[in-house]
Amino acid sequence: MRSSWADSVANAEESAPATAAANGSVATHSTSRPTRSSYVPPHLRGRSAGAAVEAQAGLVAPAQGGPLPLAAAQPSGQGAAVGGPRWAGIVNGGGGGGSIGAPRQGHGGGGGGRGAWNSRPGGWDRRDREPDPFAKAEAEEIDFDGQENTGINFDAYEDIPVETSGHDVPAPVNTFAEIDLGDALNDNIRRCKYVKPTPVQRYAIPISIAGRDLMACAQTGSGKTAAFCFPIISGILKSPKPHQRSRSTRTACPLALILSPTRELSVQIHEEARKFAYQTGVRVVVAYGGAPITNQLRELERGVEILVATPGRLMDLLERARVSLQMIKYLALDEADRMLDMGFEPQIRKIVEGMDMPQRGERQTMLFSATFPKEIQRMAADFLADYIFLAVGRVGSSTDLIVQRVEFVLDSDKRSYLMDLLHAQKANGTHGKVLYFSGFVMFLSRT
Ligand SMILES: Nc1ncnc2c1ncn2[C@@H]1O[C@H](COP(=O)(O)OP(=O)(O)OP(=O)(O)O)[C@@H](O)[C@H]1O
Repeated sequence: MRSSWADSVANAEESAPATAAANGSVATHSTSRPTRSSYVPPHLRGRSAGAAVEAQAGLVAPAQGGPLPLAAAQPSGQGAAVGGPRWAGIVNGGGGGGSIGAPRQGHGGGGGGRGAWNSRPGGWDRRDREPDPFAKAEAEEIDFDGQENTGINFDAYEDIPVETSGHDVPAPVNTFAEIDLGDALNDNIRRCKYVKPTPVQRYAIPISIAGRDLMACAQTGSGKTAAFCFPIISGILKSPKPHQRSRSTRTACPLALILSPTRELSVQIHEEARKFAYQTGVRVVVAYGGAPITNQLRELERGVEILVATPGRLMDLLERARVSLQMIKYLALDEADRMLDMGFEPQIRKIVEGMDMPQRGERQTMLFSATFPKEIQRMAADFLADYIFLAVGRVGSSTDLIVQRVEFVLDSDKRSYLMDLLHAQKANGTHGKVLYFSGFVMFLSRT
């Protein structure tokens, strides 16, 4: 179960090392690799030998190196004064100026979007058979005092500084009502009990609704899922239903692709996205490795507008020609730095640049990452067009909430010194986390 962004803020002394550990570990990836080394998918046949061979190429790269300062990759020379390794907290600085741009071309019309998207050809209304994704939560929920239970500490909102760079940055919003997301999506936001957008949502949603590409640095649990799902669902609902251009009925042609590093994260995103898209007619399907592909193929055959996938399983589906990316209008990459840490860069590049996905500029791309190392900067430069950079929290070595003290102690005194610190801390009623290092003890405590 993920915790909210505000929980992380409130528990900053716990979240920093936890986040670092999560990001730093080279996780075992459960996604199965494509096994058809000699198979050339139909849509690649006839292309240059290089492209076809590349499509079959090995998919695992070594773990990526350390991060670089941000400034180098800022769009339009707008250097952000943040740099350094991992998220640890909060940035100074204000929000973006400017106004919300015009709606994305080709996405006009429509408010609620309940018309074109809630039924399939042949009269079968998807809503008839759609399981209620809220049912479990509603059954378990005991609302003692009638208050909204969002799990978010709204008091911490004002303490989360945000930086944006790029030109014509749409103004952030303070409420979901300020954005025209459509009735159906607004209903689901209410059912999710999201009262107020989180900082990343305040900025990212207007940026994406305006049709701009986005590079967002935000922590885990900051509400990224809604930040990229709301604009995608809203955009799909507002656009005319496209004519299916699949080569065969067995090839699924999603309109949006959300790439995520692991099966667990994909499942979580899928569950959230299903809630947001409930009864809109927008179907969300998930595909990940380490599980039988048959069920996933069946789900894809039933239709898909939003595909949530891990890179390995998606490559497999593409090579089998069971998915085509030719209709993709929205591409979101979640936890991109983690995907690179896990060696997915060749697969991601193949998916984004080497298959049939529309070019950057023709699709809308949102790249989310907790850190902004040079590999992510390169990816942003390659995948995004005229993008806006958004940083929620500070990329740096420590947060404003943490005091660092370094005490040099003899090896033989370390234990007793540490015990003294812990007792003193207990007596003072303060909370803290103690980190051991060779030769000295480092004591971190909250201010
Ligand atoms: N505006 C909001 N109001 C109330 N709760 C919210 C809001 N946005 C997100 N949440 C909840 O906060 C939790 C964390 O959000 P979410 O899962 O989107 O974070 P995330 O940044 O995507 O994390 P991860 O990196 O793990 O995917 C979820 O339980 C989500 O339902």
